[in-house]
Amino acid sequence: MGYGYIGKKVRLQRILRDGKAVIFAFDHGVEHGPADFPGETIDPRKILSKVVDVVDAIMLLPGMANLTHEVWAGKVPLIVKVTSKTSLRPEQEKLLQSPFGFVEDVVALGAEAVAATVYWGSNFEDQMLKMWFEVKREAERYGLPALQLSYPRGPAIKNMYDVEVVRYGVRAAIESGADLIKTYYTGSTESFRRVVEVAAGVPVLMSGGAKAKTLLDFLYVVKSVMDAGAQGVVVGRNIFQHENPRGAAKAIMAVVHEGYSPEEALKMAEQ
Ligand SMILES: O=P(O)(O)OC[C@H]1O[C@](O)(COP(=O)(O)O)[C@@H](O)[C@@H]1O
Repeated sequence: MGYGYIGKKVRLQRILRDGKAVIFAFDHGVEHGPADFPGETIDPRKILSKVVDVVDAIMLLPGMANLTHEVWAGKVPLIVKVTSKTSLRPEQEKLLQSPFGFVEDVVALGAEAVAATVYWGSNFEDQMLKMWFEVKREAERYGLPALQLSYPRGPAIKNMYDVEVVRYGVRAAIESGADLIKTYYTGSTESFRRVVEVAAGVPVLMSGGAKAKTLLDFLYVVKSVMDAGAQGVVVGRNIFQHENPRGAAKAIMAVVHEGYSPEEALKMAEQ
């Protein structure tokens, strides 16, 4: 066995310090485009500088990691996503992600983990799996944990948030060697408990999703998945689209790490 196993453990420990993590996802510039960044949030350095000393890790695409390294380097663990796609694609090609960087770039950037998406159930599942295992093979060589965005989506999937569908995606994720899994909220603590259960101990993190009506609403969802045994959340829009991104990040950290109630945590955001 190579030394990679040790590297993975060391790096996972830097992300999940107390076994939990709030990861700030900021790869929307490609998946959704500039429309996701109202007002001053269009400035990536400004947004990142508000959260790098609050969250446990940030997830960026390689080019953005390079562009903003003065803001995050040495302050917060970095996760680099090496797959992506734009929403400019023709409808029938939207359930395919393409390579968006290489694992050696991830290592060169000093990252603690690599991330890649798999749309389980997509017409392009085959290509996405080939891409996943390319990434996984390199990640193992370099001792990098691999975060899988396990997103079940496809013509046979009526409701991608359905607990049976999300469970399937998480089970497939652990069978494909994911060291960390990010997946959708299934709407309740008891249903999400069944998602965590199927991960057989691989850390499950909930994907934030579109901005909730209020931060309090979102904090209830965070509390719900933590009560279900999740190891944390990966959040983008519910932090950077909030009028006080720093406060929103602090509130989410308080629920995930300190077990604050949503109401108590909300006060952190108002400070
Ligand atoms: O696939 P979707 O729902 O358009 O969202 C993709 C985005 O959601 C994420 O997975 C998580 O970010 P959000 O918390 O904003 O949903 C991002 O990494 C990604 O850019």
